[in-house]
Amino acid sequence: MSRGPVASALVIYGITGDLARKSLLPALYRLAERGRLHVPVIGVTRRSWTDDDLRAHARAAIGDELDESVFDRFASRLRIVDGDLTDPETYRRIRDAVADAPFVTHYMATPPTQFTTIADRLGQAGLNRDARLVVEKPYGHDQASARALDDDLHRTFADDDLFRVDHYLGSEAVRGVPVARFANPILETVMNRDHVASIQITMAEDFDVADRGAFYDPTGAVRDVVQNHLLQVLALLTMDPPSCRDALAENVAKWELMRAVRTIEPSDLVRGQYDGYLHVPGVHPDSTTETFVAAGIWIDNWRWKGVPIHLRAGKCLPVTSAEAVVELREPPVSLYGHPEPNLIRLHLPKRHGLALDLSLNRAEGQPVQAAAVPVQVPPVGVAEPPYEHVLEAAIVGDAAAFASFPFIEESWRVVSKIIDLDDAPPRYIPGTWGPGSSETLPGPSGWHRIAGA
Ligand SMILES: NC(=O)C1=CN([C@@H]2O[C@H](COP(=O)(O)OP(=O)(O)OC[C@H]3O[C@@H](n4cnc5c(N)ncnc54)[C@H](OP(=O)(O)O)[C@@H]3O)[C@@H](O)[C@H]2O)C=CC1
Ligand SMILES: O=C1O[C@H](COP(=O)(O)O)[C@@H](O)[C@H](O)[C@H]1O
Repeated sequence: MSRGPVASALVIYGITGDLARKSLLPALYRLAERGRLHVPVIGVTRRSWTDDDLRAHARAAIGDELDESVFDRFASRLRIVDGDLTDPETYRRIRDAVADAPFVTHYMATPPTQFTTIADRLGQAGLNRDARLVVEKPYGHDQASARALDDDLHRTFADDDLFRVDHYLGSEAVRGVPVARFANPILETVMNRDHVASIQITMAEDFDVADRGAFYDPTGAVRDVVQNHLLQVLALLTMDPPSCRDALAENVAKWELMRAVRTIEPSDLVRGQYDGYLHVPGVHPDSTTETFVAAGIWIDNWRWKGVPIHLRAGKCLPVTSAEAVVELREPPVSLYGHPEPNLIRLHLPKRHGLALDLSLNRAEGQPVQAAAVPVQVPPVGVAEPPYEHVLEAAIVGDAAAFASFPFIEESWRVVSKIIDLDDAPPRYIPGTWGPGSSETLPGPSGWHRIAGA
């Protein structure tokens, strides 16, 4: 595995924000619980907080699961640096706070409007030396802005020191997709156009936009989860085997795959907006933002040419569940009736593991008759929440847990024709699978039922 230098301090910009409260602080606590947090964690805020304010904030963020002795250990690592992110003086204080650290990880969990400013100020303070910069999503809002952001950040950080977060890549289930494929010839030998009839990938959430209206409305489902999380899953599921086991090889394999993905046409798309979305605080009253999207995708390469692939994602759907379903072709001759298709189901983040729908003899007596039987392959052990892996990888320098810029650039190209549509999407009732027109997008038999639905 390729590793960069291990950091001896972690600085988090945006420590008072929603992401830090919901994901970063709880994940850091759990790392401390398992004895895997060995660095000081320095939060930056302009709220005039003390170290104790940060510790109280962290305690509230961790919630009821907290063990006092673990928390004491964790809290002793927390420090605050006060100051506005635009003010050079703030970075002098950060420099003092990390003076003893030979290598530092800077983690930007702020609104993206601050990313370039922070990187530039780090450079002016010399804090870009012996350091890496971790950048939260979204990485741009289209291909041009992603390129501009990348150019901006490269003014102060070399590419090896720029880690672009896609927390799906921190998920054990998602990281398990290439393992399931390339460690099991029984699966990998059928993963091509000769054997696969279709692929469907669903990321369903049964909750609404909640208090994130101001973020979500200029974003929408395609930018929020398709351009990043779902295209990463698609790439891991369909790429050729990497030439070796390191971040560069896997990134090259995913990038090659993404280059073969056709730009999605609006005619291959169904958008939807849940009833009630327009009343969410922060959402424009005439918003045409999609909260649901289903899209047809084609990969024009040797392995996948002609195999229909469909993705869908949305808020206010019937379940919270994510799954990739690979449907195999029918046997060439139907000796035992017309069995249900064989399915390979890869459960994603919230329920990792693998299931196969096989056709076995279920008839009582004669004649023998094939019928679909689900075969569950449960996950080994308990999955860590993705941000534990993201943060640990950010500290120890494991680039494999992050998105490469060439992949991001291609993925923005893939969605480029479907991100700025201003026609009003059809409404759907919360708790349903989006607008009715999405049901037959994959064809007359529709979408496979996914786990949990
Ligand atoms: N929230 C989520 O669920 C997810 C968020 N993300 C990404 O994480 C990042 C952060 O999102 P989120 O936490 O929701 O954002 P919030 O708006 O909740 O928090 C932003 C933080 O940035 C800080 N900040 C902004 N401007 C300044 C400034 N001039 N000086 C100092 N601090 C500043 C604020 O600190 P203060 O006011 O204390 O100074 C605040 O803590 C974004 O890139 C987002 O896309 C990614 C996945 C999920
Ligand atoms: O990046 C995002 O991801 C979450 C879903 O990730 P999960 O790990 O919580 O399943 C999604 O809800 C959010 O809208 C999006 O910004």
